[in-house]
Amino acid sequence: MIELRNLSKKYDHFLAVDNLNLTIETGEFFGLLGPNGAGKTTTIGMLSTLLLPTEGEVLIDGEKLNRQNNQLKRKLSVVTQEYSMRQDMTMDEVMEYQGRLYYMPLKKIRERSEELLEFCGLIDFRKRTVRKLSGGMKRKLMVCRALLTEPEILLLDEPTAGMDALARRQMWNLLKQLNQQKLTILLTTHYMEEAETLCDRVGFMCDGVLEETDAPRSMIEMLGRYTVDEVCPGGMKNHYFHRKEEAIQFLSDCPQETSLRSTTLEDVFLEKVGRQLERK
Ligand SMILES: Nc1ncnc2c1ncn2[C@@H]1O[C@H](COP(=O)(O)OP(=O)(O)OP(=O)(O)O)[C@@H](O)[C@H]1O
Repeated sequence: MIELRNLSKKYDHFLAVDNLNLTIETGEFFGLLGPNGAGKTTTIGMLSTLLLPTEGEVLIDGEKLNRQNNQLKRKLSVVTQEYSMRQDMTMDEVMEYQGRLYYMPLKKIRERSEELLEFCGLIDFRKRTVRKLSGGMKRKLMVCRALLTEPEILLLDEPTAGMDALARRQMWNLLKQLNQQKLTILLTTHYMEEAETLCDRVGFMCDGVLEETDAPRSMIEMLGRYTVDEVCPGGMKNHYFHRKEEAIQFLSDCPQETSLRSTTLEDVFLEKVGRQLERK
């Protein structure tokens, strides 16, 4: 279990994360969503101990996380936004280098690397250098590398940023399978469909403040399962309904061009966070 208690981070006088309180249960898949600059990466940074909180604390299974507690730190692995691998190393070398950093026996490194590269569909490319990998392959390799030390918690900062639709789906499948094997996952993303598909629960973050957390389905139900998009002179207007009959009634009464569809997490996000940003 991950507990963030009154967690804040200031960069000089700028408050990037403001009194964050959040509990993520063991085995949960949690998505942290928010616009650019909301404080998501800073939060991941504090969880991975790359950044020190200005105030508050992180507890892992009830134990306080700090840079000195190596045993506790090993429960966590992070996949950062930036590709952080030597370009001239092959996949095998990247994995071996990581294992050696953690003093793993070579036999264990080889066995586990093979298993992970196979699992991620990378085994045929194991002798290829990082320089020659596609963006999607690099991200998958970073996931493999993060899993080498058998962490219980995986922190992923925008794992599918810049990926094409197919590579993204492959990554989703991979993350789903890992979560099914009881890995706790905290992910940040700008892709609402990704969060809706993968996450048990999501949290909306804006200006360093965690506004709301709930299951995507519950958030959608709260707003209304059915959306009517109305084409207005000034742009598109959305209307939300709990009952399909009400939506159809609205649709047939409306003189403008309209269409009916299911409400998505993106609608919820735009209603809650988008409105706040518009008011600024
Ligand atoms: N090292 C730093 N020094 C000063 N300000 C920083 C630093 N790192 C981040 N910030 C600021 O803190 C705020 C939060 O940044 P952060 O990277 O955590 O946001 P984010 O939600 O991950 O954004 P994005 O979705 O664009 O990655 C931003 O205003 C950013 O400019």
